[in-house]
Amino acid sequence: MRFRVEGLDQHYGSAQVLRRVGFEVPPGECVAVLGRNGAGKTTLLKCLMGVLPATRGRVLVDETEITGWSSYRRSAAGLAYVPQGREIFSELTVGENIDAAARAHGTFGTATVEDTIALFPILKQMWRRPGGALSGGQQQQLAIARALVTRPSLLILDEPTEGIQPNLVAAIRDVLASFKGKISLLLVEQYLDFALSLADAFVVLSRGGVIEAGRTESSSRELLSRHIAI
Ligand SMILES: Nc1ncnc2c1ncn2[C@@H]1O[C@H](COP(=O)(O)OP(=O)(O)OP(=O)(O)O)[C@@H](O)[C@H]1O
Repeated sequence: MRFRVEGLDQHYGSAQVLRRVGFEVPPGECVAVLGRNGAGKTTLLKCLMGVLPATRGRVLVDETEITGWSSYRRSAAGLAYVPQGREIFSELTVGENIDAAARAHGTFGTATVEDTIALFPILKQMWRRPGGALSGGQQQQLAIARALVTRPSLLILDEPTEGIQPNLVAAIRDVLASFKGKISLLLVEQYLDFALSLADAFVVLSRGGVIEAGRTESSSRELLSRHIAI
């Protein structure tokens, strides 16, 4: 899937939060969206997923414009979203969280679900526990697994390392790295080393606008860290 954003604006009331944001995620690549707190990163992802309407601009999947589509329709078209804070169903068990996503996308009982669970052994162990009983890092793994069982073409993640212990950060990184070249990844991340270890390209947002963009291999870590310093 080639994912493209063109001239996206978003307002909260009279406050403009996104300004002419544009970038592309080529098939199988990982693009990191970097920026300070309040730069507009979460708002951007919500617009891309159809959780918030954009006030101007276009979102395209291959050559199909999806700007006005509902979240449900975007999800059916291959977009999956791991929101900040995970938003798992805390009253449902781990298994029920996974099964609900798989049933909604026609993958229930398929190898996709088996293969996904195999990536996160802890989820198998915790299968009958309520989602709310998991640690933050385990919930993050559940949220990623729940997105992956939908068999997405583009996985959108909002700060997957936030508040997570280092060994689980490494485990999550390895899982995401194993999907490179297979599905596209759009990653909002404040943890620069994590982002750079996965991203082929980056976009830096400041006050809702793109102030820097490029290929990761031809950019300096120092320049990027200056942009995302809090
Ligand atoms: N529901 C809302 N109503 C009004 N303003 C909002 C709302 N949500 C966010 N904002 C404002 O929009 C701007 C962008 O917020 P956003 O959460 O998208 O930034 P962010 O880059 O994701 O920051 P963080 O890293 O802190 O999550 C901020 O100034 C924020 O205060």
